Amino acid sequence: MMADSALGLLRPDTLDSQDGIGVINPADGGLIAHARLYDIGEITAMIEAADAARHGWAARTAKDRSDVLRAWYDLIVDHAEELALLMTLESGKPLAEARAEVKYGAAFIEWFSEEARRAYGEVIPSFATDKRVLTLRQPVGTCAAITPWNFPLAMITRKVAPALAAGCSIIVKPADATPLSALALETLAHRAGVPDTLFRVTPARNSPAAGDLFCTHPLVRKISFTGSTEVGKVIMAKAAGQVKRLSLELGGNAPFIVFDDADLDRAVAGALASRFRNAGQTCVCANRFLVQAGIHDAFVERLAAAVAQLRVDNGINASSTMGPLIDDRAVKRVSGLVARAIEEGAVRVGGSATAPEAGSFHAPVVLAGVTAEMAIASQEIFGPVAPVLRFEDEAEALRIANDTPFGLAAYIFTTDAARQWRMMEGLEYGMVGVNDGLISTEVAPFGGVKESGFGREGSSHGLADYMNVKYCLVGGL
Ligand SMILES: NC(=O)c1ccc[n+]([C@@H]2O[C@H](COP(=O)([O-])OP(=O)(O)OC[C@H]3O[C@@H](n4cnc5c(N)ncnc54)[C@H](O)[C@@H]3O)[C@@H](O)[C@H]2O)c1
Ligand SMILES: O=C[C@H](O)CS(=O)(=O)O
Repeated sequence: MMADSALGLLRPDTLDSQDGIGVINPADGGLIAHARLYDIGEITAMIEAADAARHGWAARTAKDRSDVLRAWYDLIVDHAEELALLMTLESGKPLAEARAEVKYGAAFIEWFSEEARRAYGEVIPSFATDKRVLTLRQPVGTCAAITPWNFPLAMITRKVAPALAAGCSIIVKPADATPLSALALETLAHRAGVPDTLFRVTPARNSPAAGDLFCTHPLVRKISFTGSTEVGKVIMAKAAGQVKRLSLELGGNAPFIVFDDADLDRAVAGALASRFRNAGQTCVCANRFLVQAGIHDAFVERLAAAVAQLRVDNGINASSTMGPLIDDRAVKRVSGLVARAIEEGAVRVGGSATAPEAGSFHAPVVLAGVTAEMAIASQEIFGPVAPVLRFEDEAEALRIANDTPFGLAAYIFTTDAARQWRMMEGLEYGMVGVNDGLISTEVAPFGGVKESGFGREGSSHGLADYMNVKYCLVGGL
């Protein structure tokens, strides 16, 4: 019975409080898992315990840390189905997407179990015969992470894995809506050999207060935040007081640019995957479609037809290919953006996949006749809406694409290699997909520019965010 195995993942003390967050199995109404909420005093104690534990962890060999991370990865793979179910029950995302997220999130742990052994220093050719110059790479220290609800497992492993690989300790405050898969990750980490106090997940009774604590506690030397640009700016301002290291993975407004010479089938498939994954609640989702005049009508017609085939339903149902939004407030916000776009002249294209009456669902929508001046083209929609803008030439597309405070992901579809290079170099974004709508991978440095943040997660760059570089000069030789 899944309920029992999911219970098995969580420590008993997360089930003893009644003032927490629980998830109920829709099959039988039974309580599957329940997370207690921690107050500021308890989180303070966790920070202090984590700081005490980091010295022993940093003193272990890189191979030893690597082996523990690998054991954690293996346990996640063994429990992948339970983790996916927990994620679907707490977020609503289709089980197939939850399974993909478990695999994607685990890949960061596997990757950094390998990177842990490559935190190389350098010996630098000296400027004097009696001196030697070398560098050391050392862990930043005690870290804190704040994560969002939309990818409740992967956004945690993408921070915790490099932190542990580097020799740091870390406390994670998950999103209020999705603490359970985070707690299950913690349980498996401790089972793999990560010291209990070195890595803790702390659902907070008061999230802003927990964030303030991370920003002001002197033992916290780095904060890694993933969430909205609005909150990221709050964190950045408050962390300035102690000049803490920061990684900020923030909001996006991804342009999805389709040129006349694009492979239409590939562009439509990429559009569907990029815009409607996680019901559009993804930071790197295509947020606006810039389509060249010659291919515009065919693209809109084909995209609308594909969207009408989406099966909108609770993710727990195997037939679901698009789940609900995270809550009713999100539905109201997205509906308001669509209504405003139509008032401003946009036109809804094609039929709409039906959505269940009960639950925070929003049917997928394709809008044509959108202009860059409309709110829906400048705000992060974070919902299943595809606004389509028409453009004439490459210079116009690049101007529209870059005319935004955001700079996370961008996508171009063209078979012209020279144009691919011009656009890859001209787009002011941290990540560019070329003829592909799904670009996220642990092997590449994920992150943004401008108001989409800074810092990189994944790749060989990801470890640097949790390490300091120290140089030593040895004289008198
Ligand atoms: N760039 C990325 O990698 C990435 C990944 C996922 C989500 N996001 C962005 O996150 C947003 C959606 O996620 P969300 O709704 O959870 O974002 P959010 O900013 O509302 O919340 C993110 C986290 O911050 C916490 N938080 C909220 N207010 C806070 C405060 N005042 N002080 C400290 N912590 C606070 C929340 O509890 C949550 O844990 C979107 O903008 C999306 O683009 C970005
Ligand atoms: O929502 C933001 C996530 O980073 C998206 S992804 O899972 O990394 O593609």
